[in-house]
Amino acid sequence: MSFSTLVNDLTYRDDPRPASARTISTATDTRSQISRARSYASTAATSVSISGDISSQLHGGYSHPLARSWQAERQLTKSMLIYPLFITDNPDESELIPSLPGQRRMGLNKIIPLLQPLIAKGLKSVILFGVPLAPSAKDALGTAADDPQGPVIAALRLLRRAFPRLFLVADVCLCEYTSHGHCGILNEDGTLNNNLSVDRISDVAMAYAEAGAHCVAPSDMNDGRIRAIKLKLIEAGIAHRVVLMSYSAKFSGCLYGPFRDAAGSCPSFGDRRCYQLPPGGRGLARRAIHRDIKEGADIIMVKPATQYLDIISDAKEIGKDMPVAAYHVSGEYAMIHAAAKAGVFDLKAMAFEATEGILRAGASIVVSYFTPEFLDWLDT
Ligand SMILES: NCc1[nH]cc(CCC(=O)O)c1CC(=O)O
Ligand SMILES: [Zn+2]
Ligand SMILES: [Zn+2]
Repeated sequence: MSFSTLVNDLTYRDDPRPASARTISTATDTRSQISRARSYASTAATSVSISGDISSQLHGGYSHPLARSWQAERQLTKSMLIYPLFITDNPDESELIPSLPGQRRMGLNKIIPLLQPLIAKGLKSVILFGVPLAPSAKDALGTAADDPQGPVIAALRLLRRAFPRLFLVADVCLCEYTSHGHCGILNEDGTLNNNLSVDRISDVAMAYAEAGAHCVAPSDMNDGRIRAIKLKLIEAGIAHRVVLMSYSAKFSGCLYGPFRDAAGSCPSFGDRRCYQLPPGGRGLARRAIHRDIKEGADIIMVKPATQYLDIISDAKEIGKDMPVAAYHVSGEYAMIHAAAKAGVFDLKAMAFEATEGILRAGASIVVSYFTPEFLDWLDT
């Protein structure tokens, strides 16, 4: 490789700015810079003595793209990705979600045509969220969550038949189905009734597992739900074929906004700060992770991802014998899209940088709205 192709490499190939923001120097510019550098080199004394300490020399180890890829403990692969799908109860619906660029709310009849090409490109797993559009579908108990005719159960049955090898995760929560939009059943004072909620959530998880989910993922945050779900799975004799993925460390904050738009699951009063974790609560997250492992979780999830890389790293340390998942959530995805659109950086470069950071922190599973793009990007 000549000096000038090396310079070209450094200048252009890894430039994370969008093409519009790059000032591409002309060949003459580059040539004159190189010749000035050469004449400087001929006069300057070398600063490295061959017999001295040479541990200062790192660049050689990652000068080639392949050698750069070897620096990472975990490389992003297609099998690490889980793609979120929003399934409505109107079978022919296919509506773009304005705050989640490129993502859709879909009815049953639209799922297969959407997934077919993605599976051909190597999609391995999806996570399903139900979005009941009919106002009559919501009540205080979230009855529609396990309606056998409801969107999630119908989609699980359909997908098991259509794509037998696709790994199906069902998010388990009540907020999409409750009239008040909270993630459980409420007491009269508006607080969560933990016992009733755990009982209801574990029934919903069972209904999804029986409808064909390979994995159930409770995102409600009620205390003790992992144990309750595990016990019901054991009792029903299906614990051996269902993965229990706990949203153990799920923090409250403003990064779920686009998701709540998409799923229509915004609380009608109050917020989720009494059941989702406070952003500063690292110790609390560690306790929740320890607890969920003891209660029978098979996979620990951290959510959101980029703002909580220390928690991902804690989860990997605490659960060193189990897979750690991270949810790169709707707000993180929307921020990257907005910044790329404003010319701050290139979308693809940022999507990789964020995801590689999540893997470096300790995750080996990433729930990502970028999944369809990664299926293309990982091929090139
Ligand atoms: N319990 C519902 C749920 N399940 C997954 C997400 C967030 C996903 C995202 O923002 O992409 C939420 C939102 C919330 O808790 O308000
Ligand atoms: Zn949920
Ligand atoms: Zn919820």
